[in-house]
Amino acid sequence: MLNYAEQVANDLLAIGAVKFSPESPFTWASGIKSPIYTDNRMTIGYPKVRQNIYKGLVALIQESYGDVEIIGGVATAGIPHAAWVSEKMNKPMIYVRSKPKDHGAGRQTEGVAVAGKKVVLIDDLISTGGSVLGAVEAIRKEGADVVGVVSIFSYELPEGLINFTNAKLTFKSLTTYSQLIAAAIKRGDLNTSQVATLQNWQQNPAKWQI
Ligand SMILES: O=P(O)(O)OC[C@H]1O[C@H](OP(=O)(O)OP(=O)(O)O)[C@H](O)[C@@H]1O
Ligand SMILES: O=C(O)c1cc(=O)[nH]c(=O)[nH]1
Repeated sequence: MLNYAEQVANDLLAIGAVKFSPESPFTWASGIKSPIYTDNRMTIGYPKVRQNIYKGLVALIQESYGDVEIIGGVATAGIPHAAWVSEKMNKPMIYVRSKPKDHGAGRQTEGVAVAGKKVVLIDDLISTGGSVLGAVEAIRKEGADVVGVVSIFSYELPEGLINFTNAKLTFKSLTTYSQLIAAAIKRGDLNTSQVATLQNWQQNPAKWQI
């Protein structure tokens, strides 16, 4: 039987969520230019795929952050997965906007009050960690005890690891860049030169050139 890491990596590849375009690189939320883009938003369109994801995320949370009291989604791509996980775990849910709403109640966090509660945040993916750590900062200001972060996918970038260390937080990901590349090679999706490009880029995204 496949484990979640292999299953989810294969699912992402099978639905076409992983795009490879070294000649015309993608620009990420952080400004990083990348030859690869993983569109986890597509997973919500595939019931079997999203079920594998929430089952895997629940298992990760129970294993690593078993005392969690509230499940949080990071806007926007983390929200649907947080909804399925919180439903499965029968826990309250919140979601965290990238900035406070500029009208209405002006809230950044929606759902229940987080003060004094143990919270796990879910983002769909971690690149630099900037988005989820922004959400961590926002709910810490509201008094949350953030016990950890989980994601569907992580690029395993050195910058992301440093940012989590600085935030004194751990994260667990269902699948990772190296597992995704291994699955793509196994499927015959990448040739040797494409694999080399992807490995070179990951070693130093800021300095990467085609
Ligand atoms: O680790 P980081 O460097 O922050 O990058 C990862 C973030 O980037 C993407 O969000 P995006 O800003 O594209 O917004 P969306 O979720 O609203 O689509 C993704 O969904 C993560 O939240
Ligand atoms: O860092 C990002 O912005 C990012 C990378 C990626 O592969 N996919 C995505 O949706 N966002």
